[in-house]
Amino acid sequence: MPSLGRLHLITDTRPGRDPLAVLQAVLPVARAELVVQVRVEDATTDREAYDLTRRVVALCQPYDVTCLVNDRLHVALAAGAAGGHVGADDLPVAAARRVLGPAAVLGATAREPGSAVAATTAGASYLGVGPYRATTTKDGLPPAIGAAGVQAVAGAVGVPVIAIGAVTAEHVPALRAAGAYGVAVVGALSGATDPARAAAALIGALTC
Ligand SMILES: Cc1ncc(COP(=O)(O)OP(=O)(O)O)c(N)n1
Ligand SMILES: Cc1nc(C(=O)O)sc1CCOP(=O)(O)O
Ligand SMILES: [Mg+2]
Repeated sequence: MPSLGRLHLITDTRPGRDPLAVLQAVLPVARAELVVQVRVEDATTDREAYDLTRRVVALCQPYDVTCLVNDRLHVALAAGAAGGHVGADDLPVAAARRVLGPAAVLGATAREPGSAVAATTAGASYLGVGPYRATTTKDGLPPAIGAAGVQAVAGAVGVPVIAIGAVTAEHVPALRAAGAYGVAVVGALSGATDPARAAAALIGALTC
C-alpha cells in the first residue's frame, strides 16, 4: 500500500468550478504529499465520473500522487485509481475492501470513536473525520465536532485520521495537536484566488 499523503484535495464539481485547473495548480506544489479524491455530484453519470477520474489519474501519475474515488468503487477500479472512500450511505467498509482488494487505499468516514474502531476493524486504511467546522460545501452534515471530536477519534484508532470540514491552513496546527495526520479540503483550494499558494500554506503547516 502506498504511503498516504497528508493533503487530500477533494474535487469540486459544482457548477462553475474547474477541478482540473485547480489540480494542475496544486500538483507541482504538493507533489507526493497530495492525495486526490474524485468526488462528483449525485447527478453525474458514471461515464462522466469515469472520464474525470481517468484524467485525474493521468495528471497524478508523473507526480506519484494517489488518486481515490469517492463512493463509486467500480469507477475507481475501472479508471485505475488507487482506491476509494466510503461513508454511511455507501458500501459497508468490509464490502468495499472486498471490492477493492487488499492492496487498495480505502478511506471511511467516521464521526466518533465507536464507528471509527469498527471501520478500521473492517479494513479502512484511513479515516475521514468531521465535520471539523460547519461548511457550506456539503448539505445535511451533523454539527461540527471541533478539535475535541477529532482528538477522540484519533486517540481510538491506529490508522491515519484525515480531518475534514471547512479546514484551512490556519486550522492545521490545532488539528495536528489533536492527532490528525492530515486534512481533506474542497473550498480551501477550489475557492482560493491562488490555489498553488493555498496548497503551499497547507503543505507547510502539515509538514513542519
Ligand atoms: C476524507 C473524507 N472524509 C469524509 C468524506 C465524506 O464521505 P461521505 O460521508 O460518504 O459523504 P460524501 O462525500 O460521499 O458526500 C469524504 N468524502 N472524504
Ligand atoms: C465532502 C465533505 N464531507 C464532510 C464530512 O464531514 O463528512 S465535510 C465535506 C465538505 C468539505 O469541503 P470544505 O473543505 O469546503 O468544507
Ligand atoms: Mg459517500
